[in-house]
Amino acid sequence: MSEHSQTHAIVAGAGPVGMTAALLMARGGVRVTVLEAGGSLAGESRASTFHPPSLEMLDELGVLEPLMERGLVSTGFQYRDRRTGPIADLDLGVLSDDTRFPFRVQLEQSKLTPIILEVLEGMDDVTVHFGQRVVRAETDGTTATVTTEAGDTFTADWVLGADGANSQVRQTAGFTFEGMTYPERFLVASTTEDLESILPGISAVNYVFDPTEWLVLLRTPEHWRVLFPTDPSTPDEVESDPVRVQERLRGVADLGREWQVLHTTLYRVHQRVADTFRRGRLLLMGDAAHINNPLGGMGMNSGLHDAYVETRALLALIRGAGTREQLDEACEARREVALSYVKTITHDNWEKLRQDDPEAIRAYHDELRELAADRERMRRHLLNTSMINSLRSGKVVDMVGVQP
Ligand SMILES: O=C(O)CCc1cccc(O)c1
Repeated sequence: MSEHSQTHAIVAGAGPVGMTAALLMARGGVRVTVLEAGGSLAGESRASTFHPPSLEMLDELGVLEPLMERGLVSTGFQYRDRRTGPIADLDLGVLSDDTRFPFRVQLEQSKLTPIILEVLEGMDDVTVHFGQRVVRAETDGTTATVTTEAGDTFTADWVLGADGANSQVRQTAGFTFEGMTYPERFLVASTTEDLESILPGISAVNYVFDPTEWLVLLRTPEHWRVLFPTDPSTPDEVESDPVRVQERLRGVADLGREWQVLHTTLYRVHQRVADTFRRGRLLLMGDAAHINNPLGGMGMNSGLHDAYVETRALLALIRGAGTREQLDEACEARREVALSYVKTITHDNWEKLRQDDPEAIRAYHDELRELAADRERMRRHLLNTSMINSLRSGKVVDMVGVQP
């Protein structure tokens, strides 16, 4: 065995970020132990969009084909006004010189993890343990150790904390997680109704502006999702009440009958970023390192990019081809993306969706129409919304209305 193949990394969390990191490390010749709290891979899925850079990374890992077979290719998206209808359709095809994948793939994140698990199961030196919730992580300079709820202890050269927003790796190892919580919770209703026939001309992804009740309408291969903001002063039970959900859906389109609703999810939304993504031999990535609002579909995607960038720097260090300083630079670059790019764009999306100043609304709609009519301006906008710029530079944010 070569020296680097003896290196051992623990990955806490078998979500899309942890599984991607595990595959990258294993492909790099590292022995990998994945510890997942659940008894199996998580079935529930918040994220449902794969942006072009994520598709490139998953292609490099050899897992894109099965993902594309299950997913829905969306070549553009639409901005709409709740009251007046379509404002602008943006065409991701303008990115054809920037990426091999000038489109989004609409697919629940829970469809990616079984694809990667199947690959990991066929690899030597990879072990995936389910029912092993990491509750403590520590590092002493030469090793990193985690303890699980079951009382087991695992020691390795490195621990990659991909254990989600409530990360115990982050919380027990002294990282901070500063930021803010939005006043309203987000309500997502998944429906089997065919929104394309209800609202002809809509895209697979639609951002619908309204000062009081903005929306996101999003198609996945199996159903549509309708995202609403909720009144901050109303209890959860009221917002989740099926009668109330029907009332809100009726406001989107009155079908003259009840909407077919599969399920609803109500959740709090935050913007938080850890103070550092590396402490000793502990690395943070994905929701364990940063959380943001879902408007723009950047959460899971930026987590996949963390996994890619951080593990490349770590593998270089393990092989003697990179330094700790370069690993720190990689982690800091990802932190900068979380702060200056993902947070900026997703927060701006929230502000634009709920804008209530008629003059600002008019000006923004005009800007979007001009953007849609000018392919070079549209390309510059889409380089940001598709997260291509986030990997070119953490500081490039050149969206309509967002100052660099
Ligand atoms: O902007 C996107 O592509 C995703 C928006 C979104 C919001 C809430 C739930 C969800 O599944 C997607």
